[in-house]
Order: sequence, then C-alpha cells, then structure tokens
Amino acid sequence: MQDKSQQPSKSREELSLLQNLSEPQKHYVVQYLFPTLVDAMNLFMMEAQRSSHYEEFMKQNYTKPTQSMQQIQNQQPTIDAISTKSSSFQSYNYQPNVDQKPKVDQMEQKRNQLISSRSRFSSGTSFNSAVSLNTIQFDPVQQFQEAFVEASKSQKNRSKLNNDTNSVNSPLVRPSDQYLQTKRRSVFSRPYETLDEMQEFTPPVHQKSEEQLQKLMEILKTSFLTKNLSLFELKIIADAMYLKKFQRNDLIIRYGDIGQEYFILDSGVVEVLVYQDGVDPNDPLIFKKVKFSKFLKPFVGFGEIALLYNDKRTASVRAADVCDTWVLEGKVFKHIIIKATITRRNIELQFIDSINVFKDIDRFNKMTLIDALEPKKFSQGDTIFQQGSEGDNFYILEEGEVDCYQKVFGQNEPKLIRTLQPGDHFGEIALIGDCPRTLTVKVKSTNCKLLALSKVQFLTILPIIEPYLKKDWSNINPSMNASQIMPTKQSSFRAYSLQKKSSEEDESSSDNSCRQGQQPTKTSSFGSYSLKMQENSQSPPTRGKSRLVQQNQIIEENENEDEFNATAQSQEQNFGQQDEETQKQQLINELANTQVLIDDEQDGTVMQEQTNIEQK
Ligand SMILES: Nc1ncnc2c1ncn2[C@@H]1O[C@@H]2COP(=O)(O)O[C@H]2[C@H]1O
Repeated sequence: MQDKSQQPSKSREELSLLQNLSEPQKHYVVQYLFPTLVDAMNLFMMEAQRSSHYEEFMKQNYTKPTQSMQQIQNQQPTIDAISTKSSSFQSYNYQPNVDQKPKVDQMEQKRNQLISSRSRFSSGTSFNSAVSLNTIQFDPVQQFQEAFVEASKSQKNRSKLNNDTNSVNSPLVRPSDQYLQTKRRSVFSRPYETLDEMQEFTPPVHQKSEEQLQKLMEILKTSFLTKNLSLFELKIIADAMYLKKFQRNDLIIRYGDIGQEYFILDSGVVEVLVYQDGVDPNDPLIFKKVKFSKFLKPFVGFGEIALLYNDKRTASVRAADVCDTWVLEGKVFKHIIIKATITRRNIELQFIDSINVFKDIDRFNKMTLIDALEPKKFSQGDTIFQQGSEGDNFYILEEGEVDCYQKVFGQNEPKLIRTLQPGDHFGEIALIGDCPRTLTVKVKSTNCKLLALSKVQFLTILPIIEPYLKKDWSNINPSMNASQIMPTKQSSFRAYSLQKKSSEEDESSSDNSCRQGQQPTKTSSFGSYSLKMQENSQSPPTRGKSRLVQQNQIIEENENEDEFNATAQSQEQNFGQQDEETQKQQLINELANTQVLIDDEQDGTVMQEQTNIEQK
C-alpha cells in the first residue's frame, strides 16, 4: 500500500476513468487484481496483529455502527462516499483522489455498508460471485477500501490476542512506522497459494528473545521440511514455537500415540526408537522389540510423520540427555508445513515408487529423498551435462526423453548411445567414480522434467540403490568399450572403482569408462567404505569420508580409524554392555540395511544409528 499523501492529488476526471472501464475490464480487475489485494491486506493485518506493535495497533477506539443491516443494504453509495477516505484510511495516510469530502455521517454509513458486505471479501474465491457490477457502479477505489475494511474486521474477529477485538466493526489502526518499514514488503511477496489457508486460523505468538527468534529462523531456513517456505511463513512458524525442556529419559514422543506436536531439538540429544513392524504400542515387552535406534543432535526436527500423514507416531523419541526443544503445535504445522510438503511428497512418491532404483528404500528415507530431489525443467536441445565436465548431480527422468552421446577416440562426432525414457536415471558414474562425465546428455523431447539429486545426497543412498544401479549400467550401454572413451579431464581414481575389480567388473562398462585412462590420485571415502566391505565382509567398514545426509543435516563419517574408534567408544558408552564384536556385527547389519549416519561435522557429537537395541 502506498502512502498516497506524498502523491499529487488526482482529479475527479481521472477517477471517473476507472469507472468507465468496459465490463470485461471491470471483470478482469475484480477477478484477478482485487483478490490479490484483498489477500495481501489480510496478510498485512494478520502480521500486524502478530507483531510486537499489536498493542499500539489495538489502542484506538472506534465508533460502532448505529444502523441496522437492512438500512445499510438499502443504501446506494454515492460517488463521494465511495471515493472519499474513511476513518480507517485516514490512519493509513490514505488520501482520497477527490476534492470534495463527504460529511462524517456519510462516511459512517458507507463504512457500515462495507462491513455488512463482509462475505464478499472473505476470500478470493467468493469475491467474484459477490461483486455485482449491475447494482453498484464499479469503482476500484471503493472496492479497495471495502476490502481493506473487511480485512481489518475479519482479522479482528480471529484475533486471540485481545478480548476487545470481537466487534466486527473495528476499522484499522495504523501500526507504528517502525513496524511498517520492516514488515511491509514481506506481506506483498507472499505466495498466493497459501493465502486461503492462512486465513483460516490465527497462529499463536509465543514471546521469545530476538536472539532466539533469529536462531529459530536460521534453523527453519535449513530444515528439510521448512527450507522451501517463504520468509513470511517461516516467521509465523518461529513465532508460534515455544521452548519445552525435557529431563534425561523423559519420553518426548510415544510410539502409537496421536501426533500433536512437531519438535526441533535446540540442545541435548534425543534417541529415536524404531520398533519392529506391527508391534503393539501396549505390548509390555515392547522394549525388547526395538528394531534400531538413532540419536539426533541439535537442530534436527522430529515428530513430523504423524502430523504429515495424520497417523500415529511411528517411533518413540526419548531424551537421551537434558534437552531443550522448540515445539510447534500440530495445528500450525498442518496449516503451513503440510500443504507445502505433502503435496510434493504425494506427487513424487508415486513416481519414486515406480522406479526400480529406489525399490529398497524404506518409507522414511524415501520421504527424505523426495525432499532432497530438486525438480528441474529443460527444453529441446538443452545440454544437461557435457562429457568431460564435473559431475554434480544424479538425475531421474520424470518426463520427456534425453539422448546420451559419447565421443570416443578416433571419432570426430559424438555417437548417440541411447535414448532414455521417463523413469530412467543417469549421471551416477561421475559421482561414484569421482571422474568426469562419461557422456553428454541432451534433451530430445520438446520439454523434459528431471529430478536432480546432489552428489552428497546421492552418496548417502548409494549403498541402498547400488545393486540396481549396477544392473542398469550394463543395460544403458552394453556395447560400450571403455578403453575407447576419451577422458577430457584428469580426475581421481576412486577406490570405489577398485571394488569393481571383483567378478562383477564386466557388468559395468560405464564404470570402467571412468577408471580406464585415469590415474588414481586420492582415496575415496565412499570408496574406502565399499572397498573394505568387499575385502572382508565380516569386519566393520573403515570409515572413510562418506557423506551421509539425514533430514537437513550433513553428517560426515569419521575420516580415520581413530575417529571411528571414538565413535564406537561413544556408542559403547551409550549402549553399555555390548562387546566389540557385537557392535561390529551390528554396524555391518546396519550398513547392509543402509541405515544412516554418523558423526557431526561441526561439534563432533556422535550420532549413531544402532540396531538390535534389545541386546543391550
Ligand atoms: N527411521 C527413522 N529415522 C529417523 N527418524 C525417524 C525414523 N522413523 C521415525 N523417525 C522420527 O521419529 C518420530 C516419531 O514420531 P512421528 O512418527 O510423528 O515422526 C517420527 C520421525 O520424526
């Protein structure tokens, strides 16, 4: 909203231009422009009420209307009344574009009339049908004013912050300058989609220090569930969260309960206990039926599944130490987070389920995977990547077709090797082998939709999808002679490739392409893991620097044996009596099942997913 007091006053003639719009033009304005303004104003009011300036905002008193609804409805607005500022607009420095000002009672009448038509502006959808172009001369200024008053009224109705706000007749009061300066822009940059939902509830505001608020905002910006939300939405969530402390061994979430809250761990450690499939939550021996457990460290969110799917808690979560958590009521979570997340998850899940490569990923990790997949669109002829370039992503083809070309020694032109169809994947070889792209991939169809998975995320799930990748590599280019490939860039020879010197070697011609003609220069983290597994499947893997990702966090496996031992030791402390062999075996089982992760990059806090807790 602009401060019109700074603008030159427009003439009455100019105003009448608006009224002389053709019917279709009026319709266009009403249908497409005003709903946006109404929503923007609603949000503006909502945010104003949530702000620390709310009290100031509510201080002013208003005159209640004296007319009956019937009287109000019988009135036809005059052009003066329509186009003249009302008391509510005064407070926003709104200046009318007419010279002649109406009398106060005229203004009051008009305001009352606007209030009586409240349903017209309650949302963008009802707006269209409610505006009668025949009975009221259409005037955008009038409509804007009406909508503004309506926004004020409906927000007041919803407010839980002040008991005096129940009157539907309270017009707006200007929030402080400071508030307006800092908040205005965000109101208008809101995505339109979520506006209807936002209007249906008043999010709570729990007081917190500026420092806490900033910290929460930072966490939310990177958290896997909230990172795609707008700043405006994040602020609502941050405002609505409150701090809750737990003592060591407190049960934060009980498996099988109805989900009421979402948590973000602020400090301390929590343990997620995942039970065997189908275990009865009331089973007295449930503690013996833990499939595995996992420690989560600060800034990780948990408790989202039951809320997202309106289901029971899928695991128990206990405080493994004194913990501070940020709690978000399920209601707020649902209004803001679900829509953004679940829509995408539902769409992608169907697709992901149909892809062989992701067949063995469990539901939880599938969801995390979906959050990590970045949709990308390309057009015909676009190069997705060039042979010889550095690999950054793994791709799944969602829609369209792509051609794979390869340039080999002795040939000038790249040769078309294969055309990939929806559901096919590509781009894994450079990531696994840490070598340049072995192919050029170009879009064949008019349009093409891809889901991209970053290298880090890809390496996380690699152990699970590896068998399917191998199978598929041989399919992709069965005839490729690796020694013919012309490497365009020196790259490291990953230990991962060494693993392939096993009997499976011939299966993967593409992988061969990576190592042939390239010299080893460094040890691969993932490689060392794979290599070790290959050498001695009975011993735990040497922890290389395999980057594994859980939720929004990147947690690195330990770089060297010492760190690995420290991890194991810490595990032992956590889990007590397990002997080394049991632990090792557990780790092997665990990795075979491809569970997640290990060490924290930043503070060294050990987080270990653990199998067979009942052996404790
Ligand atoms: N396999 C898993 N790995 C990590 N966290 C999990 C796993 N399964 C469940 N959880 C978390 O534990 C929470 C228990 O409550 P919810 O089912 O609402 O949401 C669950 C997730 O946040």
